[in-house]
This record gives sequence, structure tokens and C-alpha cells, in this order.
Amino acid sequence: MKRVAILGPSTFSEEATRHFLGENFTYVSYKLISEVFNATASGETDLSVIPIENTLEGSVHLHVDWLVHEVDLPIRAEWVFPIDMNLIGYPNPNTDVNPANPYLHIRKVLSHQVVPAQCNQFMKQYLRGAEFEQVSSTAEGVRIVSELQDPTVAAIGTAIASANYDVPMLQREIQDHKDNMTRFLLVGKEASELMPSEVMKTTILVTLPEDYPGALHQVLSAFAWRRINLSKIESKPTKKKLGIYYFYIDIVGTMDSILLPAAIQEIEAIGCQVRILGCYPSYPYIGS
Ligand SMILES: O=C(O)C(=O)C[C@]1(C(=O)O)C=C[C@@H](O)C=C1
Repeated sequence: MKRVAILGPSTFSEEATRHFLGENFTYVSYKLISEVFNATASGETDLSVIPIENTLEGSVHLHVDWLVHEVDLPIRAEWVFPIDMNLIGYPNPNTDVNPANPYLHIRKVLSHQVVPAQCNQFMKQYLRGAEFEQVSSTAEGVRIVSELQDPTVAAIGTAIASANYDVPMLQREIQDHKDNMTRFLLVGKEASELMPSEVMKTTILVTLPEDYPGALHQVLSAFAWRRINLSKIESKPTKKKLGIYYFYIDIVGTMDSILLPAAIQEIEAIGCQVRILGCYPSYPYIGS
């Protein structure tokens, strides 16, 4: 069975991956996302799962940076999964609980760095006085709360973490929007047999030549006149020189077509550097 590195256990990554890949893989949990990347880069696992973008938070920049700068692992698939955030901790031990806010006793909240952007409204309304402390995953926050057994410290994470670490669920679904989704990437050196998908995507990085007026316009027009659809474009610093950027572009289309390789050739001809991060099937969320 192929080995898949995930941030875990009891995280959203684990929930999303089990839902998508099922039980025909061996899941190996790592505490840090850097370890998840390195596991496959070093050959310890065959594939790694990377949360890459969220409806409310946008791109997970740290993970994009790892994918681009630290490892050479092609993207093999992407899928989206709904994210229901939950407040997990111990109830207020005092008898005079304020009915308008039963969480006034919470002084500290532990969770992953992307979580405040996903639960902004709830945290403003109910956890205003609490300090937020970033931990390596949502599940790690719940694990620490279970060790501390201190009602003033709570976590935000998965329902599975609440059950597995035996910490009470204080409030379910505290994310700002019901349809909060995270997009996950499966990366690895070798392709895996996955179910067919109607949608294929290709991700490329384009670095523009320096001081070239209209270069981005020319890049975009290479796709536009061929009617190739871009599903995402984001500029990111190259980290080599201030003011020099690359563009991270998700394209709806495959390198097996005639049009996309031709568009890429055209972009290279104007002096841009193009790196292909992967050509892969994309899967929408299908509920269980
Ligand atoms: O900490 C977790 O539970 C994770 O799986 C990580 C992660 C992320 O990095 O985006 C995954 C999905 C949610 O958006 C929140 C956190």
C-alpha cells in the first residue's frame, strides 16, 4: 500500500484525505507541515497532503512557499473538503455564567495559524479577551488542552480531535461561513492511480523578464486568445531580489492538449521562465 504523509492525527488534513483517498493507503501522521513535505522528498512516504487554499483565508502562503522553494514534488491531484471549525475545551466552572457569552472564562485559544481568519466573527464576539496562540495543527491545540485540563485554555479544531482527546465540544461550526472549504494538494514523485476526473488542471510558475513593459499582459493574452481558462493567478516574491515576482498560475487544462504547450512556448519566447508544478486531476467535493 502506498504511504501518504499527512499533518495529523485528528486534523482537517486527515479527515479530508480519508474522505478523498479512502482506506487503500497507509497514512503516516507528522506534527509539522515541514515534516509532511520532507517525508516524501526523502522517500519515507510516497505522497504528501498539503492544504493550499481556504475560502476565507485564501492561499496558505507558508505551504505555497514550501512547494515552490523547498522541495521538488509534482502535484498529483487536488480536491476540496468542507471545514467545520469547533470550539473545544472545558465549560465555565463558575455557576454565574453569562448567558450572552458562556465562553468568558476562556483566556487563551490554541489553534493552527489559518484558523482566526476562518472564525473571525465568532472570535470577535465570544473570545474577545482571549489571547490566540499558534500551534502546529488544530489537533495539536486540542491535545495540549487535554493535557492542561484548564478551563481557561481552549482549542479550535475537528470534532474527531474532541472525541479522540476526550475534550468537550463547546460549540460546533463556528466558522464565519457555512460553506467554508479548503483545497488540498496531493504531491509526490510518482503518479498514483486515482479515479478519473472530468477536470484536469496544470499549475505553472512564471517569472517575468526584468524591466519588460507589458510582459504580464502578454502572458495573459497567450492564454486568452486560445480561450484557456485560468482558475487562479497570484504574484509572489521570488525571495532573490526585492521587487522581482513570479506568478503562480492554475490553469484549467492539460499538457496533453495542443493548446496549453503552445501557450507556454509563446510565454517562453518573450523571455519568461516557466516551471510546471504539475498536471493533475481536480475533484469537487462529493458528500458522503
Ligand atoms: O491543522 C489542521 O487541522 C490542518 O489540517 C491544517 C489546515 C490548514 O493548514 O489549512 C487544514 C484545513 C483547515 O483550513 C485548517 C488547517
